[in-house]
Parts: sequence; C-alpha cells; structure tokens
Amino acid sequence: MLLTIRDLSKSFDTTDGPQPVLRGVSFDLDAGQTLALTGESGSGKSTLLHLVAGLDSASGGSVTIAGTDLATLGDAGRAAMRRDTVGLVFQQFNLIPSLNVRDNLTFHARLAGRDAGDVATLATRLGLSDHLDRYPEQLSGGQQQRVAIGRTLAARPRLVLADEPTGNLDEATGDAMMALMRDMVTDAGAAFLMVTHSERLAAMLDDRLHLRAGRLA
Ligand SMILES: Nc1ncnc2c1ncn2[C@@H]1O[C@H](COP(=O)(O)OP(=O)(O)OP(=O)(O)O)[C@@H](O)[C@H]1O
Repeated sequence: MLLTIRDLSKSFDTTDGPQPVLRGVSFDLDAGQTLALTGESGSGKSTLLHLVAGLDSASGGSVTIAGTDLATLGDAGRAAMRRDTVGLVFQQFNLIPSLNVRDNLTFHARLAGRDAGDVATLATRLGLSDHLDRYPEQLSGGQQQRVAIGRTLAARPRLVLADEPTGNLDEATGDAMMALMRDMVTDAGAAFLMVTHSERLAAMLDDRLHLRAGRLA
C-alpha cells in the first residue's frame, strides 16, 4: 500500500481549549489509484492533506507513505519525503520568481535527481508552449497554476497531493488539467489524492471519500 492512514486525529489549540478537527480518519490509497476528498468548508480536508504532506504533525494515529511512518521522521526526513516521493499542488503556487517557466517546470525533477522528461510536450499539454521563456510574474493566475501542476508532474512523484488544483481555471481548462493530472499520475503507476469542492471534478477520479466534521461520512 502506498499510503495508509490510521485513526488519524488532529486538534488545534485555541483560546477555548483544544478544538478537534480530524477525529479518527482511516483509509488506504494504492499505487495507480485516484481518490477525491470532498466535504464542506471547515470539515478538515486541507488539514488532512497537510498531515499527509508532513507539513504538520498529527495529534494521534498515523500516516504511512511507502512503508515509512511519518512520525518516525524529523523535519529533514519529511522534507526528503516531499522531495523524493510526494508531489504537492497546493493553492499557493510557490513558483520560483527568478526562474522562467521552463526552469520552473524542471526544477523539482532536478532536485529529486530525476530527468524532467520531454518538457516541450508537457508544456504543450499544459497549454504553456508559448510561455516557456516567461517569468511567473508575467503569467496570469491560471497560467501559474498550470506551471505548478506541470512541475509536480515532471518530477514524477509516487504520490501526488492536490488541494483544489484547478481552482483558478475556467471549467473547460480545469477539466482538461484534471484529466492530464489523472492520466499522467496513473500512467506512471503513482497515486493521486485530491481535495475539491467540485462534484464534477471528484467524479473524474476512481474513488471518493467525504469528510463531515472531521470524520469520514
Ligand atoms: N492552524 C490552525 N489553528 C486553529 N484552527 C485551525 C488551524 N487550521 C485549521 N483550523 C481549523 O480547522 C478546521 C478545518 O480546517 P480545514 O482548512 O482543514 O478545512 P477544509 O475542509 O479544508 O475547508 P475549506 O474547504 O474551506 O478549505 C476549521 O475550522 C479551521 O478553522
């Protein structure tokens, strides 16, 4: 199993005391599988994705990726997991402002010691082939989002985590980018976990889980 989540819980300390946000979530995701995570605003979706990415630590339970329990890793180990195994497409694009689109697309692959593959073909599929020499500040929000999707795919991670990855795109472009992500991830035998509010996008993936007030419904 590529990703195993067991009895995962998370509380945040607030002035009213600890507020539970995730309350015992368990599920598995295998290589080649695509899974949408839906739920109302505030149900804990982004919190769950952050725990899986090792960007925050759980209050209880476990996240195991490719056989490694994240709780056994320090900061450096979790960073290495994100560099080598897990790819993120989050709402903050985190593109590198000093690099053009071509170099942003290849940066993560190089960092992970992998060949970024055919960047020209990837750029065409992303609709960015005319923009390879531009810098992030010269792109629209939707174009930046496509670069963020592309640089994650170019690094070919075993697990792709995405939080509303097409939120800045119109419906047709969003659907095309979703199909691209799904197909590239599954062709590579990787797994895809995506948070979305969209029923339409959720329906494009194999399976679907729904969070309600921190529990799987
Ligand atoms: N750092 C934090 N400190 C305190 N509370 C937090 C923190 N991060 C998230 N929360 C709370 O946890 C709950 C779940 O937040 P989360 O962002 O996971 O929800 P979500 O399902 O992703 O929502 P949305 O669809 O609106 O993005 C919310 O009530 C939020 O206020």
